[in-house]
Amino acid sequence: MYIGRFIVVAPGIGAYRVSSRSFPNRQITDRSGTLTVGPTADAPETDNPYVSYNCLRSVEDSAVIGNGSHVDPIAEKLKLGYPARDALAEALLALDYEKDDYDTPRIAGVVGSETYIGTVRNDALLVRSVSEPTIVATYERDSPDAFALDAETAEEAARTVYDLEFEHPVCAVGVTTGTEIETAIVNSD
Ligand SMILES: NC(=O)c1ncn([C@@H]2O[C@H](COP(=O)(O)O)[C@@H](O)[C@H]2O)c1NC=O
Repeated sequence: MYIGRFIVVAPGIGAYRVSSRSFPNRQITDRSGTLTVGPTADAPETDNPYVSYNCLRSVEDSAVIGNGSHVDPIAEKLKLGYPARDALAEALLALDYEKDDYDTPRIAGVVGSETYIGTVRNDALLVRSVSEPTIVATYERDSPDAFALDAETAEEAARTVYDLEFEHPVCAVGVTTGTEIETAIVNSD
């Protein structure tokens, strides 16, 4: 099954995987703690605005993960002191679903002192507090739903979501929060 990009978050841990049929030549790089999805050196050029973005940003004791440019305003709102629910709802609604051929939803999660997951689709804005591992994906599994995440470290979280059976894995990040924020990246070989 192909579910596109997806997030799994639980209190203290989260992961994001890029799966892609159309733009598989991508990787994640760590730029001083901000993790960025972008093209590999051999990727064909594209003017698609949705394939390069910060997919993880840390704000004090929290981390924001997501599938597009909304990660930045969510992080900025957390920095301003917004509750996670409000930061997600405002930024997702402001940017709305992607205006591409699929009306691709924006998905995001906040892990830290509060744990939340959210998505904005062409028919819904959903933002939920999370107390057990929860997934949301761009396609098929496009509403937050319980999903086991068998991982305790950032490395395990990234590897676990990368290795899940969903089709077309490209790259993944994992994050844990607590006394400090730990992140990990898995890129295709
Ligand atoms: N965030 C991403 O990494 C990302 N990659 C691709 N998209 C969008 O989703 C469309 C479908 O991509 P795909 O066939 O790879 O699932 C692309 O044309 C693009 O508009 C993305 N946008 C949202 O998920």
